[in-house]
Amino acid sequence: MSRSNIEVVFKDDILLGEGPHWVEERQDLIYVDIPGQAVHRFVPSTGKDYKVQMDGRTTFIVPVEFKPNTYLIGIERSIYEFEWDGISADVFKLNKMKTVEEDFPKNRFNDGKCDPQGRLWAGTMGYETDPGVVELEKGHLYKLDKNNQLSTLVDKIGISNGLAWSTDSSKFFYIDSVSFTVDVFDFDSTAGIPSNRQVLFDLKKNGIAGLADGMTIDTQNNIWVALHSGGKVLHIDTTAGSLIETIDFSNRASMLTSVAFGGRYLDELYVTSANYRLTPEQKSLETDSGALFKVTNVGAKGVGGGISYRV
Ligand SMILES: O=C(O)[C@H](O)[C@@H](O)[C@H](O)[C@H](O)CO
Repeated sequence: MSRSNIEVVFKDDILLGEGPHWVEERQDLIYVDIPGQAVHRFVPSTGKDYKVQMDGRTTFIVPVEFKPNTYLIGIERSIYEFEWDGISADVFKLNKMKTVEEDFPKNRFNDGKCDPQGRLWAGTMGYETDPGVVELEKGHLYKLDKNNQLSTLVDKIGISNGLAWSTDSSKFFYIDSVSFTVDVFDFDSTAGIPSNRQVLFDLKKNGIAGLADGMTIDTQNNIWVALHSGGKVLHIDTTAGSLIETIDFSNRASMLTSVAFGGRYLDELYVTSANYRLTPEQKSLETDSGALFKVTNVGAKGVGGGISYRV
């Protein structure tokens, strides 16, 4: 059993928090609310959360290196360059860069992150009626290179979700939520090509309920996976492919969506959650649903902050 301590650091009107990204230089956390169509910035030193409303489901956010206040974000089926001062309610700039899957207007982007080399990876998903109930094999995983070239790396995806790379960039960990597995690829970091996909951890075989959602990696090359509809964060050994530990959010929030290490020593685990499509029973029981959590005493540290897009 985990000795970690779970604390709510912010709870307001968030429907489905996602894509937490620790900005080391500023010591703050940016994240999105997908159905709430918003970008948030949480500042731990003051406890304040700032929000800007977007026009469309906003699914991931990564800063652009050396361009203060500039980010790449995913909205619906497009990737935009986005400028925001992190405080005001105004979007300063929003330039569409790419749109995908014109033939599938109900698809949308989901999780997105940069690899250690600074390329953006973002996946899509089919139309979802209820958590995990999605049009199958409609999604793709894309890579946006520095030269602004978009390529498709994985297809036939249900819900493209968590992404992480090993500290030496030789492995790429990936989650398609509807497969109920966490997969691992060999990763050619120079070319930015994943190959040799294998199942690293199978939720069902381990008797774990829920859908694997967002994830992150620690300095020991072990991963932390948020469970949507499972109310847990799993700590998984990536060498053995086995469970090290579980952080249990029972009776607090069952729809955990993603995780990111933050804090001065990168030893605090931020966890986003959803207050969206809950059953009436879940609504009355899980009063922390939708909160942004901070978990301390997890016994692990993140590998730097979130990685920016490098142009
Ligand atoms: O959090 C996310 O990544 C998605 O946007 C959600 O849609 C969930 O993954 C999904 O509901 C689980 O099935």
